[in-house]
Amino acid sequence: MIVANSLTKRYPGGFEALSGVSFRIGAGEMVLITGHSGAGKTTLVKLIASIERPTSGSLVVNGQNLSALRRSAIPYVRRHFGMIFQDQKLLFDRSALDNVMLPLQIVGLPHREAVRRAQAALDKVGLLAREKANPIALSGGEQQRLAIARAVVNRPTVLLADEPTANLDSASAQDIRTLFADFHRVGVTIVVATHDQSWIEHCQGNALRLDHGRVV
Ligand SMILES: Nc1ncnc2c1ncn2[C@@H]1O[C@H](COP(=O)(O)OP(=O)(O)OP(=O)(O)O)[C@@H](O)[C@H]1O
Repeated sequence: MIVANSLTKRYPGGFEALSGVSFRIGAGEMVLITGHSGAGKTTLVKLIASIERPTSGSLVVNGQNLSALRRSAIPYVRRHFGMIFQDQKLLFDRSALDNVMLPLQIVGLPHREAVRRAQAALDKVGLLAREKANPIALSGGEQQRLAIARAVVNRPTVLLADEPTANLDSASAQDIRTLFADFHRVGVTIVVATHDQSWIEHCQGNALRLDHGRVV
């Protein structure tokens, strides 16, 4: 469950990217954050991911108030999140499998179990046959699917994504939308910032539209 109350984010320099934003996203819901360029979509996803901190207001995720969290507690909270950002930060000097194993190594999973889980995640996104490939050898859509495998390999309760279908052809974008629908079906809470019109038209009302930093 994600509950925001009067959430405001002012960046250094004074620009207010979000103003008094309130909403409630239930556990297992899938919500698209929509709105014009500069509306505050990325900022909102970054606040939920604890990458940025709110200037005021409260943001409670899975019962924890992120605005009151000590900085040292943030990495532990983030372990419950899977994150897919525009700049995917894939490691181009490692194989696809190594990229997906990384989050599991950080939490200290034994090597053999990490390989098994990472291969299962690659299989889920249709990339198991490419496990040894370097990400540079993958297409844009495949790189995005690799980023999704890495985001879900820790079995997060919340999946956050910023424009995951941007810069993809329509078939690759559809693959990504289908993957998110699959994760939604198994109970993952999903929050996606997107401009993708076909996604917005088919999301059956679960959209949170921002306009100049306010919910409309
Ligand atoms: N680090 C920052 N410092 C100052 N201003 C920022 C910063 N990050 C974002 N902004 C400003 O906050 C506003 C909202 O930005 P944000 O990236 O959240 O919008 P967006 O809806 O995701 O836009 P887009 O669809 O173009 O990605 C913009 O006017 C942007 O210039």
